[in-house]
Amino acid sequence: MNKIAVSFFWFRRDLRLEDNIGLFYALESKYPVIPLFVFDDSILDSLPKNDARVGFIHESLAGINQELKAIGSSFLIKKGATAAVWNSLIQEYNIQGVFFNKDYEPYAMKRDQEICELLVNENIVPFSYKDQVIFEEKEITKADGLPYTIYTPFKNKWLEKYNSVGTVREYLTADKFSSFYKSAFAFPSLNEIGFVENSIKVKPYTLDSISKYQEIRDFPAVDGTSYLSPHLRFGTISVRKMVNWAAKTNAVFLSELIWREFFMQILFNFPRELTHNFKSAYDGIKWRNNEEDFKRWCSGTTGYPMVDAGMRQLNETGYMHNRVRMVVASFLCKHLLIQWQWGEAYFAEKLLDYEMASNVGNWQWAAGTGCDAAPYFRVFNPEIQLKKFDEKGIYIRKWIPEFNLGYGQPMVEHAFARDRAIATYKAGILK
Ligand SMILES: Cc1cc2nc3c(=O)[nH]c(=O)nc-3n(C[C@H](O)[C@H](O)[C@H](O)COP(=O)(O)OP(=O)(O)OC[C@H]3O[C@@H](n4cnc5c(N)ncnc54)[C@H](O)[C@@H]3O)c2cc1C
Repeated sequence: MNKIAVSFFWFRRDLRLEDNIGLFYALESKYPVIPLFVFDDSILDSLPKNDARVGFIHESLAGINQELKAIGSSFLIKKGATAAVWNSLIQEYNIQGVFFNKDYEPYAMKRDQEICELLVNENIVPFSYKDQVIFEEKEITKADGLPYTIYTPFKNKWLEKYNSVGTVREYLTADKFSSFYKSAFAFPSLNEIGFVENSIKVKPYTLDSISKYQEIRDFPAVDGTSYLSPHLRFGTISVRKMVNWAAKTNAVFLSELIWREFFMQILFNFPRELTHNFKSAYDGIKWRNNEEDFKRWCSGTTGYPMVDAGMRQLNETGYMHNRVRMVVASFLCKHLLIQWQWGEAYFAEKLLDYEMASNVGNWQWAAGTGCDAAPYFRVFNPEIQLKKFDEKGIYIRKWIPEFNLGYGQPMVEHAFARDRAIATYKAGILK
């Protein structure tokens, strides 16, 4: 039997049809394009059955599928071990090319290398593209070619390079949709993938307040940020579009998008930081790692309203305001002397916008162990943070309904914890 000659576009962290580079080039290839998504067992097996991020992926794919159906095409959704899925697709189709956008996380890079080898062995050409970032891997380096480990010079070089281009090109695909393969593949329900709905949902992003971003972004009671993070994480919005918009609109907001790329190139160039202190001089710190203390932190019952409100916001919504993330992370590492990896893992489990590079980078920043980190002797005072950023207690009352009735005793006194943290860090930092 003659197999149909097709190309594949393999969606992963780029769940959109619009301004998607790999998809653009797939649609330009001369073969009909099958849009594919694989629910990868080796990722899904470790997640709870009601993981809200899987729900978001499913919902985003369903939205794209509607668009595809309107043009006589449909998503091919598979579930299983990625290599097994590709082996069976190779049997079924005459594959002329496989297009995808690069992913820079260690697991994804290893998986992609294995799949590329598998394809090449079958004489199928894989085509990969930079889509998730403006500048990737080693595109922004110091004069000696080494990666930057300090944010400000990285940002300056990033801006210099971006400004030399003007705006980055956006890859419009709409006029190429006739190149999608005509099909009516069955679209599985969430249950058929082995998951169930969660009441926690990703919010739509908003750019309404960005003109005042620098004035309001630090106040957790105000809706002053964009809520872009899960959309950038799963690619439901194009980073090129956002950066081009931010460059014309607000420099402070743009610099936050550059932080994202800074941490991505750090993880790419220094993958050891995923599990180890970036600064190995900090390896001698004697963490207390008290499990009961950790439980109180996780459940938002430390007695510090700002910490508790933040943890409850996270547990109830899968989101926490950035200012509060900084406070709870500092509290865990410094007040409680629990190593950053515990907090990082808890955030990874709960955050809708969990993104490995940003999470590890920011946790190491808070712990003081990171490449361009908060100094070890800077210990946020959660009470002062509350006075500065939630003076009227609007945020804390939202997440701690019992707050008015008189709030519990702090689990550890601030001045004591601060002195203990500084002494422990000092003793542990190898000279
Ligand atoms: C301990 C800790 C852990 C974090 N973990 C994550 C994570 O897993 N995933 C994640 O996307 N962000 C993480 N952040 C960064 C930041 O808190 C979130 O990106 C931000 O709160 C998301 O809300 P927003 O989209 O409304 O942000 P906005 O203020 O509107 O910022 C716009 C975008 O800029 C980027 N950005 C902003 N701040 C940072 C930052 N400090 N580092 C990297 N990128 C940034 C994000 O892509 C964000 O969506 C973490 C911060 C801390 C302190």
